[in-house]
Amino acid sequence: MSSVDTHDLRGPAVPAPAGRPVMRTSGLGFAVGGVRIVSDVDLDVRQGEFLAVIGPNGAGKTTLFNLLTGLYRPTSGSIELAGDDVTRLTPAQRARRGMARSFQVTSLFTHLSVLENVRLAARAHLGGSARLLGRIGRGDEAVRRAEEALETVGLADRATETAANLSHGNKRKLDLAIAIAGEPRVLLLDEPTAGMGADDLPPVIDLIGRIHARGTTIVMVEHRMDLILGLADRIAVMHHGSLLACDEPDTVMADPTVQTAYLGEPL
Ligand SMILES: Nc1ncnc2c1ncn2[C@@H]1O[C@H](COP(=O)(O)OP(=O)(O)OP(=O)(O)O)[C@@H](O)[C@H]1O
Repeated sequence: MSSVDTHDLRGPAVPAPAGRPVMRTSGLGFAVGGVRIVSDVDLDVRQGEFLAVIGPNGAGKTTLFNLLTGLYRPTSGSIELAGDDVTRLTPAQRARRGMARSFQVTSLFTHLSVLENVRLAARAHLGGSARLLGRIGRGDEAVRRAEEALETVGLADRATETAANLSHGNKRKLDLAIAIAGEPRVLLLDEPTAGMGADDLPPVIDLIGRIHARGTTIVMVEHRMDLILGLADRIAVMHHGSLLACDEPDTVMADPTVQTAYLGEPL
């Protein structure tokens, strides 16, 4: 635990973005038993950007992520998605409004084919019922989206395989394809490389970069600064539950308050 006092470190308010915010938090906070885990976070996510949320161990990154996706109910403040207040909405309701989160391999229909898994997600977002499988038609928009998503994640050649047969790594890719097939307003990723060996990191980082390059707005929580340099348009730094800085990577890296917050941690 760092002995640095958060209030000494907090810089000026995060400047309003020039682009249209796709997601915005105002005074967002979360407390448990009177202990504040996340305090007063004002964050704008711009259309099409890659925003990385970093911070040392215990900074509140995962808690912030859970607040954004709806797993936790904030004890103060609000969250907007495309201008609508979603603070009280469940994760499923937020998902329907275009907030996707990924690396939840458990949500796969393992008995269905890879393509069917993605097609159902695309169809659900297009307004069809995910329960009515129907026939796969060539002109079907859901199929088009599914195939494009599988192409993006590198699973196009596995489309007809049963999802259960995929390796764990490929199930993660399938899960990402499901997330992007719905063409989300924003894709939230919580430490997507956690638990991976060094050899597995470059392809995953490359894949996330490709998803961003196709126009998807991404918010990625990550402990390691080195993994997000080269990907992130802006970096938000959490420390002791507060937002310490939010700016372009060069500015954040040069910020002495950020350097101090990471004292003893690799930047
Ligand atoms: N439900 C909870 N009840 C009590 N304390 C909590 C709860 N959730 C998180 N905390 C504490 O709040 C702090 C922030 O936790 P959080 O997991 O959000 O940090 P983090 O930045 O994601 O850390 P890491 O990089 O280690 O995963 C930690 O000290 C954690 O122990």
